Amino acid sequence: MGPIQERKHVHVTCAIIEKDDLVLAAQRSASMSLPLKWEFPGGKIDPDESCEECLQREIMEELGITVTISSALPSHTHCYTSFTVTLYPFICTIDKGEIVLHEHAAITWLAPEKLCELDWAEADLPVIETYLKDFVNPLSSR
Ligand SMILES: Nc1nc2c([nH]c(=O)n2[C@@H]2O[C@H](COP(=O)(O)OP(=O)(O)OP(=O)(O)O)[C@@H](O)[C@H]2O)c(=O)[nH]1
Repeated sequence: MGPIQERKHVHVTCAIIEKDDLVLAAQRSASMSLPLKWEFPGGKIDPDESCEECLQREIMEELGITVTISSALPSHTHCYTSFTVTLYPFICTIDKGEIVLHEHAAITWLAPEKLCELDWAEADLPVIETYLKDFVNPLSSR
């Protein structure tokens, strides 16, 4: 018998980018894992890199912009069938640059309450729920 395979667990930062009361969603390309699913742009944290450094690096690589981080959402772990992901989401605004898509198939700007109409990567659903409940409509649940 071979050694027990450890399940792959990736740690990923992602940016909830806000502009004029809208939020940016990005569609994964057909050739990526989770093809054509919608996500918040971002990616895997490199060794020796902070979440914030990772976010800026990934957002520059994917969209060609820098962002200003305004708050952090709680991290969220999700088990897909073939791997586990922990998402570290940050609410951001655009700091500098014009968006150019280097990896994604498409982006769209949506009102927060319309986010749930897209076909999201499953790990993002609880993140969107927390964002809507605690950051967009914090008073409505009191
Ligand atoms: N950036 C980002 N990744 C997400 C989100 N939700 C989610 O499940 N993921 C998963 O987290 C991983 C992010 O890694 P990445 O963007 O650096 O990797 P990748 O797709 O180029 O590489 P991969 O093909 O090895 O998965 C992917 O497996 C992606 O499917 C999200 O909202 N944003």
